[in-house]
Amino acid sequence: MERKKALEIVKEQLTEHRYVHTLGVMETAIALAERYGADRKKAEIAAIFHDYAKFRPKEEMRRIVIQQKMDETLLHYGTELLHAPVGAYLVEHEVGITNQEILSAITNHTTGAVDMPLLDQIIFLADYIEPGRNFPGVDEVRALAQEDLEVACIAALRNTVTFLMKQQQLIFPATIETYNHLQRKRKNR
Ligand SMILES: Nc1ncnc2c1ncn2[C@@H]1O[C@H](COP(=O)(O)OP(=O)(O)O)[C@@H](O)[C@H]1O
Repeated sequence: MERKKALEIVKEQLTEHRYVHTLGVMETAIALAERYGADRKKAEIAAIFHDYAKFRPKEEMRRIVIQQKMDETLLHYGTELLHAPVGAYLVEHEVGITNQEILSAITNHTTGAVDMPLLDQIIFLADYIEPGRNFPGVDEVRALAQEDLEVACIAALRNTVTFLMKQQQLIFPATIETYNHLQRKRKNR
């Protein structure tokens, strides 16, 4: 799909602020794809659609998780996580994107997942470091992203878990499992 067409489709689903974030994720994901040898076009399309379901009604998202037999434990960690896997489902069924690598990257962009392929890591990280993000620690992760994709993902996962802990929020375990997995891989390098 052409970039212009994809952006037109997603713009209708998002607020202006979220659309600007999406453009930042797109630029960042393309740069990371070039840096780490991933498919530029798949990175572009996955980034454009990563937040497709962000503003869908919570009830619709819950219903899709149940009807499509997605991991129902997601429902016990608040509604913020649902837009990622539900987004992948809607992008497939409403927009007609069937590429599994793109759909996987959209599915895993918020929580991460153990054994994330290259494209998943790129979208996960691009969402975290795009130019519009300005939370504490993001510059360190931006610098790491130039050097080592997995080390940068580890830092982003660590920051997210630390942030959620400080806020006394629930933590969906896949994020910690992803952190452990990448950290173990790194130590064994
Ligand atoms: N493992 C987790 N458990 C619970 N909440 C999480 C987890 N991982 C990320 N979040 C939260 O989900 C929210 C959405 O994050 P994210 O998908 O990165 O943003 P966006 O989709 O808006 O670009 C954030 O508030 C983040 O802290």
